[in-house]
Amino acid sequence: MRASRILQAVEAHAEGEPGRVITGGMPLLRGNSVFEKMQDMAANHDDIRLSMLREPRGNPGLCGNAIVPPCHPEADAGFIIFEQTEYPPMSGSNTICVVTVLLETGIVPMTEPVTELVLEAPAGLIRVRADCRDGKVTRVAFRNVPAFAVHLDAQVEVAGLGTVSVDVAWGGMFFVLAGAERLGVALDADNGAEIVRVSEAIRHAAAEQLPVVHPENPEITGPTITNLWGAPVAEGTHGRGAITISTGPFNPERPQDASGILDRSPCGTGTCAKMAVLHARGLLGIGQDYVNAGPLGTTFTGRIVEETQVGPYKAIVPTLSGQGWIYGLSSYTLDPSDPFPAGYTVGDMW
Ligand SMILES: O=C(O)[C@H]1NCC[C@@H]1O
Repeated sequence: MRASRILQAVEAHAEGEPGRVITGGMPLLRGNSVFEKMQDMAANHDDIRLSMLREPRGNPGLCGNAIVPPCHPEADAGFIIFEQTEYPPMSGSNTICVVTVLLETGIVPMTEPVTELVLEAPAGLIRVRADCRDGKVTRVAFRNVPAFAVHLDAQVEVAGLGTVSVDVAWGGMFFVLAGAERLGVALDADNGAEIVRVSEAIRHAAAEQLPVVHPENPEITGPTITNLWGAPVAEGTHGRGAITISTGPFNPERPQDASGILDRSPCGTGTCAKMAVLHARGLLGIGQDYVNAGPLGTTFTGRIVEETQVGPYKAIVPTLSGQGWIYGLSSYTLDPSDPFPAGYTVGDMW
């Protein structure tokens, strides 16, 4: 065997959403913050993201994370999140996978019954409280970056759908949100293909007609991801959502070919964006739990702990909690003669 690269990874999922965590073998990344290290990875080592997420080492449903040394003096670890078409500044399911891996593999020491740690995500510092029992992380709760709504009930013209009323909000990523019932789209997991087609058309239209920029970091733009939400169906929940993650470019000439994948979890950043919209409409207050269900029926619990301001926007500080599970340990090699060092995609499943 020959290997010009060997990456060690711990395979984990958070409430169903897979988040591969690279724990060893990353090149040294340059930067004075994890955001800058993320930019260095995007500019100079994007082949690592592509090779981890695409075939033959990955699949369309996979997200990834690279553990990196933090730059902020308060942080215990840094992590760069990478997904099929972007490097999200923050991610709920990935944070839960990273915390589970850091503590269950001993990279950060675990203290039972509660371990507190600080992570540096590209979006900023994330304070984490992990419940731990018998060496297992049984719940991860974190204080997210402030979430805010930028547009409420904005109208976009969407190819094939006509005028659609949407909200645009930041919850660590910029989401375009739309009510599934008004669109006549069933939010069931087995309707995933239709959810993806409709969501990708809405995302494309919103990115063109309602472009947004984070007031504190002009390099963060959107919307890049879609949240089709619906009324709760399970007891003890307050809402449900189907989040579509793009897996390729959208061609408005051929909307039927849109490629994307449903977040298998209720999406942490999508839940926080939804909470920001509800709060802006006066429908969710400080201290109230918001239990959001995803396509598998699993839940994340959000709660608004504070109100704040981000640039011109009224914002909330949300906490989010859920659980992660490790399901494998892997080493990924790259033979220098491999014709596909960045992996590949084929149109039958991408
Ligand atoms: O939970 C989240 O926030 C994420 N899950 C995959 C897509 C988002 O990054």
